[in-house]
Amino acid sequence: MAAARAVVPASWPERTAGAGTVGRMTSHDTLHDGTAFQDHYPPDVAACFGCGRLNEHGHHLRTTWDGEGTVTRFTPGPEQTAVPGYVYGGLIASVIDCAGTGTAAGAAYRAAGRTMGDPDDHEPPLRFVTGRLEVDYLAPTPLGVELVVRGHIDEIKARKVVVSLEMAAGDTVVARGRVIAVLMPATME
Ligand SMILES: CCCCC/C=C\C/C=C\C/C=C\C/C=C\CCCC(=O)SCCNC(=O)CCNC(=O)[C@H](O)C(C)(C)COP(=O)(O)OP(=O)(O)OC[C@H]1O[C@@H](n2cnc3c(N)ncnc32)[C@H](O)[C@@H]1OP(=O)(O)O
Repeated sequence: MAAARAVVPASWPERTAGAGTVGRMTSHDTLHDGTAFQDHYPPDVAACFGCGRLNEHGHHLRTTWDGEGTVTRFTPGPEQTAVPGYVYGGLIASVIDCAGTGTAAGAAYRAAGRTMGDPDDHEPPLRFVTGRLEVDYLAPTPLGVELVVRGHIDEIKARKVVVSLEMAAGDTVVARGRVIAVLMPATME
């Protein structure tokens, strides 16, 4: 079997939390037109059940910059039930997963000084998969309430981005998560 490989652009310097560069806005990194990171995913990775815009059965999760971090909003439907009245935990994990990988993609583009969707950008796209997903369920999550997930970039390295996330339902923090997003190996293409 061919060894996994992924393209790391030379323009992507390694940056880690504490180096003073993580999360800094530059003139390149904002999506001013109201689009989300997932709106710019190439078609070959736009079928994700959680966040792929091309998956007609999926959740169509969308993540945008919100200051130095990101925000993802989702209101579960009544079918996403765990015990009556409360949200299924697997869905909560899914939302944190896609909010994390989306944040990773946004952070990687920002660190490379690139803008998602830039028609003049002919570098290879930076595509991430989930290497690790951690979720702490802190409080029962009520159905019928918008869930707001805020993402924070903890670390950016050559092949991975670490993102911590917090999900709130109204004023209640219902879950915290951490995603280790790794550049997608060529074997998954
Ligand atoms: C036109 C504009 C376009 C803009 C947008 C472009 C792209 C869009 C971006 C993203 C879109 C991509 C997909 C979106 C769709 C879905 C998102 C949802 C996510 C998923 O639903 S996706 C499915 C589930 N996912 C898998 O199916 C992965 C299966 N798996 C593997 O394919 C490998 O297992 C892999 C690749 C994970 C690792 O491969 P590997 O081991 O060869 O990686 P490698 O050695 O390079 O590690 C590098 C650094 O990651 C650390 N690391 C690696 N694995 C770790 C782990 N598990 N825990 C903790 N740390 C880990 C190492 O420790 C090292 O860290 P360090 O550098 O610090 O040493």
